[in-house]
Amino acid sequence: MRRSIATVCLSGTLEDKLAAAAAAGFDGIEMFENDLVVSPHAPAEIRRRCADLGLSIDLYQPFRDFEAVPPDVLAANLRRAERKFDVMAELGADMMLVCSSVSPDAVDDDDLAAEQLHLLADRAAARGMRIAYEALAWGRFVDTFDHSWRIVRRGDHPALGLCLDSFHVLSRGTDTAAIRTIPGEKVFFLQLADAPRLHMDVLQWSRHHRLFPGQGAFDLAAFVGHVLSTGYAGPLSLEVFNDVFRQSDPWRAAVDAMRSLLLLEQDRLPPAPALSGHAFTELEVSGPEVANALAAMGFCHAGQHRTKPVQLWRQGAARVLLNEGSGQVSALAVESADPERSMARAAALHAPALTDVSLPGVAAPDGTAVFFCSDGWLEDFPRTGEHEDAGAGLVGTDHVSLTQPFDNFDEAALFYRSVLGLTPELATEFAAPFGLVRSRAVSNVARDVRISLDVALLRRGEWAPGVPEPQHLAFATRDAIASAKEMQARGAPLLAIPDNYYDDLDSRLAPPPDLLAALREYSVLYDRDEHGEFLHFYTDVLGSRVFFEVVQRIDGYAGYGAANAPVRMAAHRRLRLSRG
Ligand SMILES: O=C(O)c1ccc(O)c(O)c1
Ligand SMILES: [Mg+2]
Repeated sequence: MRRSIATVCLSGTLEDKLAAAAAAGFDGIEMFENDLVVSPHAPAEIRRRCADLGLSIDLYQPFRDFEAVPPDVLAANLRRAERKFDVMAELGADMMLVCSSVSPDAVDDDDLAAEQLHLLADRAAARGMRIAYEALAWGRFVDTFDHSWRIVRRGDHPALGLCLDSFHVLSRGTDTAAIRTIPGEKVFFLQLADAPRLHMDVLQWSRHHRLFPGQGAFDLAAFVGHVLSTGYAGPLSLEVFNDVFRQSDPWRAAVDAMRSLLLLEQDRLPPAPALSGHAFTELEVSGPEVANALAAMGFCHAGQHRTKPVQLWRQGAARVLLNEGSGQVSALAVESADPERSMARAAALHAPALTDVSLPGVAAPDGTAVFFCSDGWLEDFPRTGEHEDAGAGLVGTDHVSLTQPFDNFDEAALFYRSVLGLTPELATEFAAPFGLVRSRAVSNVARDVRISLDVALLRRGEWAPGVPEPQHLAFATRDAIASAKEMQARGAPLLAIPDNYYDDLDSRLAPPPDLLAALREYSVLYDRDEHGEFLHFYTDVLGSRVFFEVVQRIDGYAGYGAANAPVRMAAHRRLRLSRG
């Protein structure tokens, strides 16, 4: 299907928006009136510019407060419409979006609305144009798609049809299956937006919090399925009002937008090959602090890269590469059943391929390299001969947790999910010492690849944000208390948890007294969900932003211990202060 994007989705001047939309591969745009009004270019020039870029102008919008008004207002509205038809003729746009009225002049009279829209459609038809009527979720009298459909049916004009906007429909929670009964030739236009589930005024929700499909909580696939079942053959067009996107680099936002449509039409994407675990995670470190910590956690420096100054540390199936650098997670690598096909899918999703690297990989929006490995990669790391002892019980990597810059969170979540073929888990929010944090994880079906993304709910403040965008690597153990005990004995820099936490834990979850005593003694945290239990502990922050976690999942505990994250953050902060 053709893919379009409303100019309101993107930041910048109209020239910026058009160039960015074209560069990302869109076929058309919805011309948002304000973007035209502020432009120094005549509509005919814009038409040529769009043609040069290979963009059609699929919709002119929005035309507001037209229908169900007294005769004098109607006359003025028709005059206004004719002026807009003039502009559309110059632009080469043949469809006008009319939003359901919010005007105090309007009256609650469907017959009158239908009659006046019929009149408008007649004027449009005389100029070879059409009217797409859209129910705004906050329309004064018409605020549901079925109500707009009743009026369009009653208006009964071949140049009058519906604009269906997923936000207005899905935000109301109406039964969307009824869309299937609308004849396809009456669905003139389809606008797509996702959004998080928020309980707030619907206009504010729509104007500030829309997201690209796949970034929010709406079931866009089902919605689009209903609309396509009518026979609708127009474009899939994104209309996303979002405070962050409105000030983001439009070229980057347009790629994010395109990726959302590609994922929505995923039947046409190369399928994601099965993943089977984290192959390794690479850290850039300066100095011996991280290596010393890994040794004390029971890891062994087992291999050394043939040509590069990269060390392989391992314990069980937990593998960490250490490289020289600035103290961050530089790469995560997953085992793919077919790395070449993983790369083909990534390319189809506009993920930038990495060059100058020995493994197939792409760059994620946060700059992390993502590699697709098959069995052979370990051959690049001849054994050092260092003795691998019994270790401290770590068996593998549970998850990689990457705090995202505020402006990239939704983009990053969509990237990791779509490129790796992972499924998003429920988002959680918690109150942390330096502000509210939102956390969202993506994982594969087998749950042996998990990536957890965190973000501050507001742009991070300037003051003492404990750690700059912290990142951590969580290893799996089958016995967290035993692992903690062993690591403590080996002198690992484990994070001490205050007594207050254990007193509160006792009151909330009442773990058996001997378990509580052991948790307290070894600074192990505890959580429980409807599936099972979770025991986990942390190291100190090593360098500027990276630390390790050890987790034990019992009986399919599905979360990440978010309730305990604020305790960890405060403890990290305390340590940093004490070190000065
Ligand atoms: O927020 C608005 O006013 C607005 C305008 C046009 C649309 O298509 C829409 O969905 C919302
Ligand atoms: Mg809309």
